[in-house]
Amino acid sequence: MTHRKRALITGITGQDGSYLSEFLLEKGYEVHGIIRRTSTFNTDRIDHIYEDPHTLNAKLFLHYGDLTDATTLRRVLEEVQPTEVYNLGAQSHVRVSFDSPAYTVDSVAMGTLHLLEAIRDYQHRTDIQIRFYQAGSSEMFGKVQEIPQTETTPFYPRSPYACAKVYAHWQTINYREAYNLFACNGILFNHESPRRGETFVTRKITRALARIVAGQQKKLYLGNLDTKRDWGYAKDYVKAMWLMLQQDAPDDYVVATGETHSVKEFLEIAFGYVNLDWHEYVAFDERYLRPAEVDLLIGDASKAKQLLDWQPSVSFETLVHLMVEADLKGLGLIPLNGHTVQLVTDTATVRHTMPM
Ligand SMILES: Nc1nc2c(ncn2[C@@H]2O[C@H](COP(=O)(O)OP(=O)(O)O[C@H]3O[C@H](CO)[C@@H](O)[C@H](O)[C@@H]3O)[C@@H](O)[C@H]2O)c(=O)[nH]1
Repeated sequence: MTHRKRALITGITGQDGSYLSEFLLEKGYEVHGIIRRTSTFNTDRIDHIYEDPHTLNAKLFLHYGDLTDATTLRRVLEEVQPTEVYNLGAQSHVRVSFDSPAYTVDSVAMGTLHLLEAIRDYQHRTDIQIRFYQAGSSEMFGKVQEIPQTETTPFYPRSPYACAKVYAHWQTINYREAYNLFACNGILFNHESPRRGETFVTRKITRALARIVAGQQKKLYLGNLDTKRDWGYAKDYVKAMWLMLQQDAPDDYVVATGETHSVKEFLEIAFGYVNLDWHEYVAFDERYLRPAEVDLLIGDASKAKQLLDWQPSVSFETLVHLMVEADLKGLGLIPLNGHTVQLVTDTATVRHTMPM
């Protein structure tokens, strides 16, 4: 009898955690996630796949824990006995990491160390190998050293978040070399979707745009519009995580589209989709500037393409459109021919024609 594959995911309530859970459940995995206790519900991204654990065929299970709590991580690992662990949990907002550097480092750097330690001891005691995925970030490249960025480009982190990710990256390599752990680093460039957190710039823009179209908001305040990012589609990126853990040997991979676009270009396409001129709505607020910025990210994913047979499937323009559409739909609005949106209310259908 083959043993069912069992995954443990930190950060399961986030954008990537939810897409990865869906992906693994479709592949027949039993999925376990660690969630933090909060005073408000934080599981909306996974509610649609969650089943009461008393159900006979339940395949998704949640455990309370926190990356800063080593004892609990160890206990959950022992209870679940996963075949794969995906470490996606973090204080992942770069700007916020300047305000809360110690918490960011605790969750990102020390959290990864706690998990690696727990896996190392489990493997030593049971002789069973757990495959480990570490969510690395293109933020680690920071100040431009090389274009495009590859697995061998030197890191030059520019925020507490990025410094902590660099530590987690090297600690993962160190445990691979020192204790023979099957541990991989994915160096993922920015990846977005309708499930992206509302304070990251792409979702902040598409959500505000929908509210502007609906007449609920007049202005959108942003920081630096000239920075450039390599933006891909999150659903494509979680597949790359899984592929890394299915290889014969552990390794590190850049995951990116190979294209870079500025925040201005994102605004242009998003507002253009509903025929609005972003200049009329976007205002500057220095609150959203970072004390040190990462100006340009563009990744070379040749290694992932060659060895994992991985490809991004969504173009930049399509990504922007699908995010705008999702936020419009969230407010009951539907884009038609680029000019018209239809507002579906409980009692009637109202048509709004957007200005040309
Ligand atoms: N969040 C935000 N960013 C803004 C704003 N205005 C301009 N920006 C600029 O938009 C760019 C992207 O910002 P974010 O969307 O916050 O993402 P990030 O800092 O690039 O970090 C994301 O990607 C990393 C991978 O490279 C991830 O590791 C990280 O967790 C996060 O998801 C940055 O240069 C930021 O200065 C604003 O109002 N809010």
